[in-house]
Amino acid sequence: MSDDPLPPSSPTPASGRPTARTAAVIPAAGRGVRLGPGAPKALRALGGTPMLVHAVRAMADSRAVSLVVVVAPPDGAGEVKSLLDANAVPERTDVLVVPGGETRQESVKLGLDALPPGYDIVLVHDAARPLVPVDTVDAVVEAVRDGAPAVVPALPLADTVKQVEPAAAPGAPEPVVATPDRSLLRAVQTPQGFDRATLVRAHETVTDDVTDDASMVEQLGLTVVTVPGHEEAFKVTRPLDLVLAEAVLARRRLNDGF
Ligand SMILES: Nc1ccn([C@@H]2O[C@H](COP(=O)(O)OP(=O)(O)OP(=O)(O)O)[C@@H](O)[C@H]2O)c(=O)n1
Ligand SMILES: C[C@](O)(CO)[C@H](O)COP(=O)(O)O
Repeated sequence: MSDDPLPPSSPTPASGRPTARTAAVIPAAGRGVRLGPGAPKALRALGGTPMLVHAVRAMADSRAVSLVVVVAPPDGAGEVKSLLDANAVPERTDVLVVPGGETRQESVKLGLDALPPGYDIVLVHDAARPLVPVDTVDAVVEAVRDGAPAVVPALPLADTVKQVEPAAAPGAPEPVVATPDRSLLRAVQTPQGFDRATLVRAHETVTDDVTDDASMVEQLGLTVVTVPGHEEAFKVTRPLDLVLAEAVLARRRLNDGF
């Protein structure tokens, strides 16, 4: 929990200014092909606890978030419900589970469709980013509360990036065509935060394949803004990421004294 947490989503804040209620949608329906064979990625253990449970707790740790909608593997919603019943999340947070779709985009849309009325801010957070710190979550919510229609946590790039001509055959050399100015590029993470009406409109309007929700809002012609991301919000994608995630968790547990 942050030292100076955001006030809970509530219609009666001390300031008198209505505070929009915030829900988080967690797409968790992916298979995790790049992680290698095994259970769906969100259900794989990290420090003995499924990655999805870490991700749900990461959202629920923010006092701003009062509902979490988990988008489960299409045939695994029952299993995910039981899993979440058996693993504590703070009582002030409600949890809903719905089945997901074939793509991340479809899964997010199914999560959005299941959102009850009364939540005006929506976070979309990958189950595959189980270790995002609460301060990052709070910074995203705060920027949306301050009026941004779409907010992404972002980090500068450590590597030089090349644009290439795609290889003629797998493994063949790829001609480099450009070296973009790295200082203008950012790697973006989740949770991405949205004014709900904007995110719903984006999902109803944009039909291109995209890799994140903010790019759908960009396609509506609206401005997406960044807040500082966090190294520990990295996405568990390949086997080495799991090794790093275990190390980060072990360090946290050592620091917390258990
Ligand atoms: N049909 C899908 C595909 C992905 N996701 C979710 O989107 C997030 C980001 O996706 P990624 O890390 O690419 O996960 P996978 O699609 O599972 O990975 P891979 O491409 O290696 O199979 C994950 O939390 C994943 O569960 C989803 O809800 N529904
Ligand atoms: C949403 C995301 O995590 C932002 O970095 C990313 O775009 C997901 O991409 P993936 O292709 O599903 O790994």
